[in-house]
Amino acid sequence: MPHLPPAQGLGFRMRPSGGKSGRPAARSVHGVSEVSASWWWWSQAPLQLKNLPVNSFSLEFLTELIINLEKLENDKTFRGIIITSDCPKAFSAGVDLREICGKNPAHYTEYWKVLQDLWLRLYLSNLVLISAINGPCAAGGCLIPLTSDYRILADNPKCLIGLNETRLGISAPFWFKDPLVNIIGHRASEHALQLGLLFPPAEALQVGIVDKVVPKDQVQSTALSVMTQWLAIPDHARQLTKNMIRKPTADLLVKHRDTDIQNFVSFISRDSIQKSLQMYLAKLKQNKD
Ligand SMILES: CCCCC/C=C\CCCC/C=C/C(=O)SCCNC(=O)CCNC(=O)[C@H](O)C(C)(C)COP(=O)(O)OP(=O)(O)OC[C@H]1O[C@@H](n2cnc3c(N)ncnc32)[C@H](O)[C@@H]1OP(=O)(O)O
Repeated sequence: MPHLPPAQGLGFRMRPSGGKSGRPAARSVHGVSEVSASWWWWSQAPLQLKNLPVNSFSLEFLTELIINLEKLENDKTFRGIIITSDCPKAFSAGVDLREICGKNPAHYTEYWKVLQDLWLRLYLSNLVLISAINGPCAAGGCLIPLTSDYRILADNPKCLIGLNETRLGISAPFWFKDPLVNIIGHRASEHALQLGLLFPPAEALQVGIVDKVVPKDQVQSTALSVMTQWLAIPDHARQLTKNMIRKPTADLLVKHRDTDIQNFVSFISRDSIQKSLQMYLAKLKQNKD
């Protein structure tokens, strides 16, 4: 299992759960439940995102994330991943605005392709993916939660979640919209997407964009307990079912990838869009002071 110490700013922590050796302490009681507890415990890997300050998707961060997911996917020890943030300010702030502001079309093309790659890898992952959302996640920051199998949100008013692209003067791509529709339904998505709604925890639960809301200090333990339920299902049956349900949505992106890249590049290269993104970025910096 790769054990990657996080760098100062950028990195991922991935480790099998357990004690110092990674192995849970042996206990002699509880019979069958002891066996099954060790079995699922070993089968899941926590993946902690750390791209300070807000886990925005820089090209470098996306690339590292894809490499690490591929390693986990190929390591047959693991059957599930709990994805959480190791940045106190956010689960993820989504697309790194510096990647889509003031660069050239070749850069935008490369960036969008890598973002699509990440989406495809997550959406069609054979692993059980649980998002343990311990901070705000807006727009592209919802990419990981919306491609996960289960979402747990910390009950904190700062933990807003949603596709707020329209508020930035941009439109969410169809492959962000489709999983949202699959999760919360057509009418609720129309409403949420057009108004660029960011849901606080209680509303997020009500609309169904998350499956559970728990106090922040219980997000991880709840994720572990949910993972136990999911790992109780035989992999082959669950994977076939997941693929059957998700493939039609994923195929849309596979089929329209190039057109989607062209649309993105021409849209993002417009002067008016560049101006509004720059203003948004400047506003984010101002708000800090
Ligand atoms: C017709 C065809 C259509 C095709 C498609 C066309 C277009 C596609 C659109 C692409 C989809 C875009 C998706 C996106 O993800 S856009 C980004 C959306 N993200 C956000 O709106 C979140 C913005 N950030 C925040 O709201 C807050 O930063 C926070 C995450 C809630 C944290 O707040 P706080 O604790 O107060 O921290 P600061 O605001 O002070 O932020 C710390 C520093 O981080 C910088 N920052 C924040 N977000 C981003 C970002 N997304 N990219 C780059 N940098 C970011 C922020 O400026 C601060 O920087 P500083 O320390 O240098 O001032």
